[in-house]
Amino acid sequence: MSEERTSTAATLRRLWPYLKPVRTPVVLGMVATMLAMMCGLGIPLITQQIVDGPIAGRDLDALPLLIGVIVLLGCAEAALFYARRKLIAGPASDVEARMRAELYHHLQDLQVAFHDRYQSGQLLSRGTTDLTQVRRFVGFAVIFLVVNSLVVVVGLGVLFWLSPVLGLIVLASTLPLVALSYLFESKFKVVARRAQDQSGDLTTVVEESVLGIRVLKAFGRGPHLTKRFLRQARELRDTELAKVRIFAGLWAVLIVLPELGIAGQLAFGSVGIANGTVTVGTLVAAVTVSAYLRWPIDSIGWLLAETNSTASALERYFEVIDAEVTVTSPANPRPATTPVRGHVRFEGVRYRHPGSEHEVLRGVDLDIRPGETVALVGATGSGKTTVTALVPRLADVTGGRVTLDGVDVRELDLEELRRVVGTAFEEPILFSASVTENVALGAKDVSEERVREALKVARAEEFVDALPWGLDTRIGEQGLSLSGGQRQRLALARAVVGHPAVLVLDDPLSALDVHTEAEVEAALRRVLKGVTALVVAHRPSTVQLADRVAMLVDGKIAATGTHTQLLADNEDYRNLLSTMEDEEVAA
Ligand SMILES: Nc1ncnc2c1ncn2[C@@H]1O[C@H](COP(=O)(O)OP(=O)(O)OP(=O)(O)O)[C@@H](O)[C@H]1O
Repeated sequence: MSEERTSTAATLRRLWPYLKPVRTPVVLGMVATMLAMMCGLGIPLITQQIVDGPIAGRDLDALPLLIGVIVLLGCAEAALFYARRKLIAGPASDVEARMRAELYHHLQDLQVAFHDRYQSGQLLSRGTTDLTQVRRFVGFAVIFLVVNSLVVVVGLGVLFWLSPVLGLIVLASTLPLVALSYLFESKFKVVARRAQDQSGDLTTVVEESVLGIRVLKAFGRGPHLTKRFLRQARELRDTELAKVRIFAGLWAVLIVLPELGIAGQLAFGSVGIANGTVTVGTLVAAVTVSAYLRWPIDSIGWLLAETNSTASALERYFEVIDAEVTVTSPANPRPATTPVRGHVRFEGVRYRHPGSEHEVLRGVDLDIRPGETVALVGATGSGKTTVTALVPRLADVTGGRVTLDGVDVRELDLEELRRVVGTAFEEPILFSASVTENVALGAKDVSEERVREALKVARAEEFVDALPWGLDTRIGEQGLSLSGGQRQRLALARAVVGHPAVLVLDDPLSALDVHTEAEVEAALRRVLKGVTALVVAHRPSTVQLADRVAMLVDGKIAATGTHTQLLADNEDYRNLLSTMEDEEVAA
């Protein structure tokens, strides 16, 4: 239990660097809240003066002044609470925005292998729900946790000053709460974390079903996924109910103890009045102070729950922030040759996915000469995509090296490397943006002319011009839907827009129909002439584009040669090609 406690405190402490820049308004907000609560606490003391003075003595001369003080205290209390909101709202949102920005930047820096491991819904909920929880904590919970604890201490002090016996009664009814809160915190923390994780899982299901709506509809699997969604939603509901049950237990005690305290005060106070040891004003003031302390005492359980939920939210946030970026630019990068010749070599390259026992690549040797196009073929799952990922360092080799003009790609500046190497993936991803923005993603600061030129190369200019707003047409999610071939051509335009010296393409023809394929193929031939290219080939037509073919078998390059040579000499190649042809026909 103590370990959990330390970890809650330690996690919350990590919030400090984000709070530091806004500490002044936060502290001022805390002071304003404290003063507001003190004003409220002052009112029962004036009530005591009124009961024991003007009321008991039936002399109303002092009444206007005392009533005036009560009105003043009430107004000051309201003004100070207003000031708290004004002071805190901005800084709390600032903390949330800064943390969200840091998370986004870090997610951009993290290697693809990290993203493979995390469900996108989990990352989404960390960047949204969890950080909203942090904002609520900074703007409200942390302030009232400090202020209300102080108010309880001051209130108890006032009660002792009014009457030690009455003070003792309230203290006795408050102390068990401390022990109870201690127990509550450790129980609640576990359930709070579970609820946040389940909420992330649920976000993933919603996200995946929206993105995969076509597949679900086509296969009639909507009801199946709905069942899964409902099961997970029920699990989350059960966890939320478990939270409520734990909280309800604490809440019941929080309600009953102060009531018992007030009952005790009334009993002992009435006896005191009869004995003449307590005045009526003192009893009225003590009961009013105790009633005033109800919210600070009651709120402590809820505030502890908020604190625990925040600690869990922070824990989830820091899990991502603490993930190490392993693919980074070297401290002292070596300059690339100018101009880049584009000589790419794989030297004994090995690769194992993080956390996997199995080595996908087990000593790949491949020399791609400047200006040459090499098609990479191999069975499904043989590691072709993995080979291409190693050139722009979407992943780093786990053995051997990949060189560009004789320099290990890991020794080059990462940004420069990715400028030199253009990439297009088998699945052409488009973003919710205009055609220009989507293509311009391929390089920094490209002009509209360059975008047009790239579209021309990818034979996409014609269909883009026919779009309702031409280059400005919004495409991607929530935009105009494009055909597979059109998307593939835009992805190609994106790959070539920066005039890269090396192109790495994961079968750009796989989504194209025969007519479009011929068009893109012709365009590709032109593009490939000036550059070094490694093209994964899933179909024989892609192979025809290459000067040479390399065959990947069992994590190694088993054979290289021209398509004609391999077709004549290599039986495995012939078999592979006929499988590719069969798959193409089946597709
Ligand atoms: N994140 C991962 N963790 C563990 N193994 C992985 C991961 N990603 C891919 N693999 C495995 O690595 C192997 C190589 O995958 P890769 O996508 O490179 O093959 P490929 O030859 O491009 O396949 P295809 O022709 O079907 O596109 C496969 O067996 C795959 O299951």
